Amino acid sequence: MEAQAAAQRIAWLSKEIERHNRLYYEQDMPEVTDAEYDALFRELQGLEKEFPELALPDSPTGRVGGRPLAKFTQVRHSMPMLSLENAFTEEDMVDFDDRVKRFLGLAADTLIPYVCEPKMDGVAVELVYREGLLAIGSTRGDGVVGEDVTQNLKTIKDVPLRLETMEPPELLTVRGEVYLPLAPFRKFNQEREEAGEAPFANPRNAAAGSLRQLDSRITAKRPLSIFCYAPGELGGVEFSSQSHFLRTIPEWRLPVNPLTRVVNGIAEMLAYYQEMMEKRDDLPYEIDGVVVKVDSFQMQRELGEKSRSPRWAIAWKFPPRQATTIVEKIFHSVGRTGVITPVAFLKPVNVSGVMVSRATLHNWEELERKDIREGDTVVVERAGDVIPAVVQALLDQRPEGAVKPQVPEVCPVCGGEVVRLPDEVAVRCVGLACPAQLLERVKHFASRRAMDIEGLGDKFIEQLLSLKLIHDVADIYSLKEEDFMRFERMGKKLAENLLNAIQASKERDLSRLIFALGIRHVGEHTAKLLAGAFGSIENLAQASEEELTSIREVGPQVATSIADFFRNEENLKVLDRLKEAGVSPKVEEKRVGGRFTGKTFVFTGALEKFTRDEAKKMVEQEGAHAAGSVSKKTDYVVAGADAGSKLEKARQLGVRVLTEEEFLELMQ
Ligand SMILES: NC(=O)c1ccc[n+]([C@@H]2O[C@H](COP(=O)([O-])OP(=O)(O)OC[C@H]3O[C@@H](n4cnc5c(N)ncnc54)[C@H](O)[C@@H]3O)[C@@H](O)[C@H]2O)c1
Ligand SMILES: [Zn+2]
Repeated sequence: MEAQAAAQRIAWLSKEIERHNRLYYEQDMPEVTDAEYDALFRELQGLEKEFPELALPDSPTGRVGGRPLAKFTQVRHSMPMLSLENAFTEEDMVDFDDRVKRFLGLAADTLIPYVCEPKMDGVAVELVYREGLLAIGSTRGDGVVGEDVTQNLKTIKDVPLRLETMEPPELLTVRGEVYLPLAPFRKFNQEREEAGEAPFANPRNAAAGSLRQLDSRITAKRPLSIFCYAPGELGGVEFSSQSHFLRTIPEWRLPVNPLTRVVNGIAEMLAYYQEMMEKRDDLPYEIDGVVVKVDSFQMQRELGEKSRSPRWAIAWKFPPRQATTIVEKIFHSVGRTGVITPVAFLKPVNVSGVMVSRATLHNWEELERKDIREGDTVVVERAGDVIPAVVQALLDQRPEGAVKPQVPEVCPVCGGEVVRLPDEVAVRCVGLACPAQLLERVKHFASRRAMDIEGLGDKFIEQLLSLKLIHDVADIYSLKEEDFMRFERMGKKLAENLLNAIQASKERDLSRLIFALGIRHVGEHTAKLLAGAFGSIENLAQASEEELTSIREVGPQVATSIADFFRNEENLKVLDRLKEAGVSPKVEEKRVGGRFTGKTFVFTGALEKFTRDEAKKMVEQEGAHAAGSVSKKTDYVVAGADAGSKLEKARQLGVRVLTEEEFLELMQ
């Protein structure tokens, strides 16, 4: 490559790597797999070696991690926390071993004692114990300054708050890797996908995202673990070697990976790597390679550090679990909560021991970005996730005429119109009667905080569905005793109780019914606001997005979601049938009497006695709501000075018009 081309490529690679660093370290949402990132990184390192004068002074190859996020208190590490040099081949490892010996002036046939450790795919942290008590815990950050996550680390049950020893050292700093085991990682991702959120690409990003929460209660819900692997600054204690360190700290209850082992020389090191490769798929956590460290701390000191990594250690990465195959078809799968996910049917291919015939494309945004089409030859990868993913399409192998897949317009299961909320990557079906969602919808509808149908728990609901006794939530109200008698272990008394509970639920508050419909973004609180403002399901169903957003606390996203829900014709049918069945919710008494429950006010012109926000608050306290435009449904128009078209329209429609004074009187 010529110098000019090299300079251009170096600039592009540096920028691209920086961008991926931000996505990965700051947002925990990488766009490319580690293997793809490593390829860019290696290419940049290679060019910088060939053209040292062209390397940018702040090149990412000389730096560690990403900036600590400003939302956390910053912690300065007393000794920098470095990254590791990567090796990808046996040859790289032989080079490493040779370099160590040369640097130390040892004969080429010396067998150096190394410590081999699994490379945990997690997030690096530092724990500082003073007089045996956990004083501070932080993330690596950019290696010099990290984020204070002490409270969050304290929620991890493997992190001792106090060292288990009668005579703790004055100061013990340890570094380790916080990780999320695979089982909870998969469960967590599944929950995210069902909620319409992008899943984490790997357990490492999930661990980092979980650890870097401002609310430690969220961290506490994620079963994170830790393995410790290196000392930091010490006081009143010394270790002669890595193995000495790793032997000692478990006695104080600091966890060390039991697969850690001391080996002598390159041959044993290679054997260790092979062994871990074989174990890899059976471990309950993800490892992405092995880390090899010179055991003796004396030797480590002699070898010293480079700007980004120590000379005495190396991370030997496992090859990515990838294979190439053909996308035969792209189809849409509807999840339990209505999220429609694009999935690729593949020509079956063996990906490091596992036959793969389908792979997730995660969501439409990602599918569009990666531009994957039916007929494409693609790279699939099994990462920490069980569900393989399509990494990229090989564009030079794209068959002629391959067309871009289209976002479906209707739900492939129920045929209902598909919606996509602003700021969400997920495309979803909002059908109350969509078979793919029925189980979740009925469970939610009957739950304690919704319609509270006592006794109608998950087990019974599952039977109702499998016996095809209900097809939507309205069907619950036409169930008869003989229907329940078909259940396993059902008695007359129990069936009677269930029917009574169903009957009783007909008179729940309106806010509970609104909540029970399971409209996205409408939780209990919003349901209460809506019930207060609209007074009936019919009014709510007819409300425009503008009217909806005029309610305090209802933003455009919530408004769109509500409007989308009521646009669905099947949903309106179900609502009609609920009404026919006698579900007649009570409207809660409003706090301050609620004299104007369900009424609509419109404010127009220049208001002098109060602001629009204040006016809105006043009417909402009375159970009414403020709308932005005048219609037949408007009850009052309050007109200030220079009121224009809205006032005119009010007069045309015969809506009552109030001055500011009259309005205040009314509110008294
Ligand atoms: N996909 C992306 O967009 C993207 C972006 C940035 C980084 N990355 C990934 O991150 C890597 C660079 O990150 P990095 O600087 O953390 O380096 P690294 O993950 O390659 O190695 C250093 C880290 O390994 C971890 N580690 C795990 N087990 C260890 C052990 N037993 N002993 C010592 N350390 C251990 C520590 O956290 C340490 O900081 C890249 O190679 C790539 O895989 C990916
Ligand atoms: Zn559907």
